[in-house]
Amino acid sequence: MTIRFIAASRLPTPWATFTMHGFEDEATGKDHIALTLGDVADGQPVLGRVHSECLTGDALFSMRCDCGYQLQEALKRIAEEGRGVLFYLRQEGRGIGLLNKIRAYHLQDQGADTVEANERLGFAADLRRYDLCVPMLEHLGIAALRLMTNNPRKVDALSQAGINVAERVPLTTGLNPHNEHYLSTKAGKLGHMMVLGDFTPVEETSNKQKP
Ligand SMILES: Nc1nc2c(ncn2[C@@H]2O[C@H](COP(=O)(O)OP(=O)(O)OP(=O)(O)O)[C@@H](O)[C@H]2O)c(=O)[nH]1
Ligand SMILES: [Zn+2]
Repeated sequence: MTIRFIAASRLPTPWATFTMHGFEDEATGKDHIALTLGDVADGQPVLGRVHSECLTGDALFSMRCDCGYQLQEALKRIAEEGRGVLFYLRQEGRGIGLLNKIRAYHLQDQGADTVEANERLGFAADLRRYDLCVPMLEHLGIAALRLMTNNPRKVDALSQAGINVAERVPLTTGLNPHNEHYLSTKAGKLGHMMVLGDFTPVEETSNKQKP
């Protein structure tokens, strides 16, 4: 594994002031980040989120997916607990990259679902790797995670990479008219452990005319 710690700093957010740890993946040239709060190296399982980059959802307020909502909710829950970790992994578009994700969105605009769109572009449905968390967890001294996710394949992949996932904590937030079909496809085809009835819906503010 070629993940190298580079530097750490404070990161004030609306929910808490986290410590931001920056890592470099020498093999891919990607930068990854871990935000921590409290003492995460005390040996007790740590409330955690392993979040894959979604520029559109995390930074541009996209309602096509649930990523931005999950990111905010995870940070809020860690802040409420006073202790936790969020990994922000630069594997945009389930690993196909931003521009291919836009190509996939174009196909979805024409009726494909999120899995079919990836496949039509010649990609598997999900190309992400989670073993890159191992050196970051070791660096931070984290022994075990209480992982906020609905994705059982993420739990399996982390466990297979040798990470102790002590518990899965559901993270069902962000349901809206633009991502309802996407979330159904995740549950139906990608195996996410969630039903739409469990979700906290979000209100649209100024986009009511254009579903
Ligand atoms: N290729 C592709 N990637 C997408 C699409 N929508 C979101 N993503 C990416 O999917 C990743 C998030 O995956 P999700 O399946 O929502 O979440 P997860 O992390 O696997 O599961 P949770 O832990 O339950 O959130 C991010 O990298 C997004 O950029 C899409 O339609 N196509
Ligand atoms: Zn997203």
